[in-house]
Amino acid sequence: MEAIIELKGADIYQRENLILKDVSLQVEKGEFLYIIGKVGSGKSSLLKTFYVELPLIEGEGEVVGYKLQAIKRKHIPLLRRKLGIVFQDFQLLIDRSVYKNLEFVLKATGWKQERAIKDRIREVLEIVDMPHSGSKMPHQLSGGEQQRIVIARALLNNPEIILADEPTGNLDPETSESLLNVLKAINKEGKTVVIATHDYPLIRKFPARKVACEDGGVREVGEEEEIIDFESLLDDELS
Ligand SMILES: Nc1ncnc2c1ncn2[C@@H]1O[C@H](COP(=O)(O)OP(=O)(O)OP(=O)(O)O)[C@@H](O)[C@H]1O
Repeated sequence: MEAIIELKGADIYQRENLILKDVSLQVEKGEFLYIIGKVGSGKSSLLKTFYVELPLIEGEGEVVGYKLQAIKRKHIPLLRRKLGIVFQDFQLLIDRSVYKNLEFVLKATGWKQERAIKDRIREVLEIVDMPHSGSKMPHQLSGGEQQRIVIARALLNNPEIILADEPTGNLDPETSESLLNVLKAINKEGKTVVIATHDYPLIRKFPARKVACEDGGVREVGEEEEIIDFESLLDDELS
């Protein structure tokens, strides 16, 4: 097995605040991994370390072959090109069609041939099961459909890893489930998928390896371990 993400003894800071201490984590190529944990526990910070939005100051790390400690500035875009990043709030450009959104990214990343651009856009829209959406404007799509387009956009440059930060955060359970089916299918085709989420019902439905951010660290969650969503228990209590 080959690690595609590796941290060893990493300390993760937001400014001067230590968020996660002594993190050691290995993600193998082709794995499907959940990062779980309460609000503010450091899930996003961990993902940001992978795409060097947060610098790795203490410890060692390697992502898609790039060493994170002391990574050269000019290498950061090269590393990021191997990652497809998906956030909770669908950030499509609202002034242009789905096709134009995708074309914009391809052109910005050096694609020039119209034919190749057209073919690639058709391919990624098929992968996310939205083959006829090219001419639609973002506001003509539901939240779940927009999120599929965001995933299509993340796939454009054939990244090795999909990193998703609360991708279902704004979606209802049924739409979330269909989005997870898309991510699972992408994983089945060989891409590594890492999802930060506290959508525990969804995790139960689509079981996979889990690591938890808690008490300022990251730990492996046992397969049989019951994950208890204290936040929603509290919500139930209050409602
Ligand atoms: N830009 C920042 N500057 C300083 N502190 C920050 C910054 N961003 C996040 N933090 C702090 O870092 C801690 C971890 O935040 P992070 O966003 O990684 O958590 P999270 O588990 O992803 O939470 P959520 O589920 O709300 O997204 C929090 O205490 C937060 O207040």
